[in-house]
Amino acid sequence: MSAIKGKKCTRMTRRLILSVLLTNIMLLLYCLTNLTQVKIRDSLQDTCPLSMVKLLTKNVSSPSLSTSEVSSPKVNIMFMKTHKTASSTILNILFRFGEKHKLKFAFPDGRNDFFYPSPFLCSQVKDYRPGDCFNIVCNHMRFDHQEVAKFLPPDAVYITILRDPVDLFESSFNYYHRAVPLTWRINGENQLVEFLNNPHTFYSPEAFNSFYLKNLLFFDFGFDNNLEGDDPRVMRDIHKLSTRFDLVLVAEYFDESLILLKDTLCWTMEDILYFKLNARRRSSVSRLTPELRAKALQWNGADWRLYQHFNATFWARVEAYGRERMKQEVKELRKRNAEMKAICIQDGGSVEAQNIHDSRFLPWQPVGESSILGYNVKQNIDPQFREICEKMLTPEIQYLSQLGVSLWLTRLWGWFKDTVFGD
Ligand SMILES: Nc1ncnc2c1ncn2[C@@H]1O[C@H](COP(=O)(O)OS(=O)(=O)O)[C@@H](OP(=O)(O)O)[C@H]1O
Repeated sequence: MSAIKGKKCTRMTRRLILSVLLTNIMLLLYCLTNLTQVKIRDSLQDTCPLSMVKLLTKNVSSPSLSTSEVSSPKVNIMFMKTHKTASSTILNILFRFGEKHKLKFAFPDGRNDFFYPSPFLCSQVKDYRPGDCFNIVCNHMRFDHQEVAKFLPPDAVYITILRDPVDLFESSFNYYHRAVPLTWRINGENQLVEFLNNPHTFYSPEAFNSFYLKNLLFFDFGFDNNLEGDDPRVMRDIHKLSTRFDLVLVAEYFDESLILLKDTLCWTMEDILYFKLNARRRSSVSRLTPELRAKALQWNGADWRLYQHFNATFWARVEAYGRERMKQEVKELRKRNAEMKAICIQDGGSVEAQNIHDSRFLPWQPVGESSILGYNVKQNIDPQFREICEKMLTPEIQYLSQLGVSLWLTRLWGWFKDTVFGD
């Protein structure tokens, strides 16, 4: 009996030493990569010259109709990928469009984000040299307009997506809680409920990864996420964003958003077909009472203001587009998506991670659990649809790899996460 206990103890000690060692290695690597960022920053001042814009747009193959019949698609795009807002589904659309038209992506190097949560610097872009020009930037970053403008053509269209702050908060809390030490000391059956009932007891602005717990949208846009909703700086920041972004999508009206995107970018219906990516299994979603929803709104007051503002501008855009026209277009999009679903997806819908047969379609999972759903590509798929189906179903990490991005740091973290915290 004591021999078994001793063995168990040794195994646990080994595991502990291993995780401490690996954590230190990860932190060291992270610090080293960040250090090189800072050094490069000072030397970069140039912006993307107009002459390069012409070169970049020449690559685009537009439909074989005369210019009077169709305007050419817009190809210079800044997509600010906010967290937990359906942004991975948009990313997949952008990857496919960029690949199809051989556009130049500004990608991160070694990982799938631009050193988030550090503020974005143009030197974080893979192979960036001052004066370089890119068509699309779309990976997670902490937004900084001046830095982004250095390598995007002046006519780039700025787009982002928001989500109801309560649902976003719920999603973020459940997805990241193991990566946020502040939550580790929350006792009780439902950590989220405990937190919302008394957020000030658990929250500290300086704590590691605390931004995942409060006004995450505000943080992603590069603002202070600890401002209260009624602070005048909140409205000032929102107005700043409204002058910078050409189109703000809303996750709750995803299909309407895509129709506005298609209209803004002069794209085709085919360009915006999609499958919902990065969704959680239903049992991982916490149901909140109206009282708790009110508390979550109050807690995320800055994000709530942001959402309200752009929800209003969104519906003004829909109005200008035409309600009836929008209805017809959404109907068409849903029909085309349903057709693609029937062509591409085995058993007609998403499945749990452990039931995904091909690792190319296995989505990235949060620390310590496998709650993110994915898909199996249909067996005996019509060969003419195989390529498009596979692309539509490929998660972010695998797609980035296919596009030639090195992801060594992300993969190392993934291996560490699964070895130490695997469920
Ligand atoms: N088409 C569409 N419409 C509405 N909602 C959608 C859509 N696609 C993805 N989702 C939901 O978005 C959540 C994932 O967001 P992200 O992909 O931005 O997450 S991430 O930050 O990149 O990890 C995730 O929310 P939760 O399931 O609540 O976590 C997805 O279910």
